[in-house]
Amino acid sequence: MSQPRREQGPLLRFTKMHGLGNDFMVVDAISQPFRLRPEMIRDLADRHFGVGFDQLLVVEPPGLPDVDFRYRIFNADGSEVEQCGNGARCFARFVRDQRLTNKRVIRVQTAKGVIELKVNRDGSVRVNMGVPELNPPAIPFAAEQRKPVHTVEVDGQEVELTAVSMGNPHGVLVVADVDQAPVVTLGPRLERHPRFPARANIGFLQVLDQSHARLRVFERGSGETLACGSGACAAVVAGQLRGLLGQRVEVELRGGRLLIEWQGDGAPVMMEGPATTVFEGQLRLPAETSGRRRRPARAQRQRS
Ligand SMILES: N[C@H](CCC[C@H](N)C(=O)O)C(=O)O
Repeated sequence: MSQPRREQGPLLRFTKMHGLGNDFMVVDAISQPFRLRPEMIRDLADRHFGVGFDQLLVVEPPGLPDVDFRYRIFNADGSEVEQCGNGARCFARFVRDQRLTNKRVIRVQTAKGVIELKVNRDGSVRVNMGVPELNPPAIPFAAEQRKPVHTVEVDGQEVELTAVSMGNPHGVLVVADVDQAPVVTLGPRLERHPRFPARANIGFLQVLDQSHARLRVFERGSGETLACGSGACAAVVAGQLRGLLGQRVEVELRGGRLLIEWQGDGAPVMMEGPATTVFEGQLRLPAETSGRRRRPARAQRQRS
């Protein structure tokens, strides 16, 4: 008996990109309609039944004067978030490659505010990630006062961490060796710890010297990623507050290196690094999503 023909939804064009292996599905929602539903994002994020990504980036027209674009960021679990460092660099390359702008300095509005990006001639991107937020209620982190190091109880053990927001919340632990760090066991426990009421990205920082560090990050809503740009910024802030790192640090993540600069209290954190396009594709969205797990039509790849 032939299968009933499922009414098909619209075709969606997208670009697959990554920043040091932290990977993204990027959608131009200016020149094509794109209605978002959390369950659809989770399906698209699936690395077997969908496109597969750590975050979905959706490019929209600006909502503020003196801003070039707005872009929305969604984790693999469908949650919308305020900031994505690696995503910001890929966004900047995307809007230029798609001829949505010819500017090299781009101002973009996110859920948390406006950031400024500069696309260098070699294709790398320098991002002003804004001023780090250290006041607990604004992170948010449950604590009586702002301190460089807080002690958090997890499963009967005491863990020391620095709480900082780069627009999104981070908890940073200092470890002797990132390769031996309990990222996949302690990471999820801290990501959802009650003292982080909005959950948090958990960084495991190994300091090599004042200007070199290694980092692994268990990301809120996506799990451990190969790199986390806002996490690298949070880690350098934490390292400086603890007197372990200088103002210009090369941070080595599993997927590669970022340059992070912070002049201290009140100054913005600057991040510089690569952005890579892997392929362009299109897929047919389901006509509707009934809330059950549906397998979006298999994504088609066109190597760019
Ligand atoms: N998982 C993060 C968003 C993505 C951040 C990361 N991919 C980066 O490069 O900063 C959060 O929930 O705040």
